[in-house]
Amino acid sequence: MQVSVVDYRAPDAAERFTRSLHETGFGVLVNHPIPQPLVEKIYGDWLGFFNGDEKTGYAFSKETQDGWFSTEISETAKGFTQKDIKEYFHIYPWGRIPPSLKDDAMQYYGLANGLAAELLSWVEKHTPADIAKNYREPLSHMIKDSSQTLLRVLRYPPLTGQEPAGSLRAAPHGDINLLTILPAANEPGLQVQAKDGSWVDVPCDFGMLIINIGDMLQEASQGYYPSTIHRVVNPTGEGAKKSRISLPLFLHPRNEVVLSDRYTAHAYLEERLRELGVKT
Ligand SMILES: O=C(O)CCC(=O)C(=O)O
Ligand SMILES: [Fe+2]
Repeated sequence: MQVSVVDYRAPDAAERFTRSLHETGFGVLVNHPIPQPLVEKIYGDWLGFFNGDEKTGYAFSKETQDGWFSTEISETAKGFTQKDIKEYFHIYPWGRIPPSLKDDAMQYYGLANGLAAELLSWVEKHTPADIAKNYREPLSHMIKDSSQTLLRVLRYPPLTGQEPAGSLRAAPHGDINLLTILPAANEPGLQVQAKDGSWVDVPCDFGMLIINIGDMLQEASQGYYPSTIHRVVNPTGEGAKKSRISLPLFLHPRNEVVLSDRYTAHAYLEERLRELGVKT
């Protein structure tokens, strides 16, 4: 299994990129329009936020799902019993956020959301007609005026050696949403699962942008675009002393969007959040 690295500005970028998404659930872009200095500034500022005390004033709301999720209440991946070794903050345009971090985060949210919409239109255009005829509305429509798209700032703390045996920074999981856009993190560790069960490193040179299919798009495309299982492994040696910061944007449809005969987007999300243990 090979996740392709595609030049966003190449004439055949859409074709090559969507082929990688179809074959592996993942694609990696270089020469993309997300400014790396903005990403690096956000990584640095949020590392300071996670290292400080201000976060305790932003404890997440079970109802609205915005705010800070501590390592104690962090997700337990579907089918697993141990919590991930991570803390994170959920940013929505309507949600709570420390004022000093807001401008950069919202600038990034706007840029990443715009690029995600363009990439979703590539996906739509390159869906075979017999699959596309079952989309209940054009994919690009599904995200119009959505208030559900979510920017997550993740911090994986340095390892202490006291972690429960077998626990991971992020246990194997599929994302819930349509598409995820993820700038390469400041440290390695992201892996995808190949069809034979083996784990493959995702190309992650600093500056690359990683995109993957989520379960909702897998559902809407009847599996043509697969939501591939991925995980973040624990570092060893010097890497274990460092925090890892990452910044996925989860592109979500409007609540009332019908994904398939089985699910609306809202029903799907509620079911999955309960399984993750972050909603009752
Ligand atoms: O931190 C990463 O590189 C991946 C994070 C991830 O897969 C997630 O939060 O869903
Ligand atoms: Fe993920």
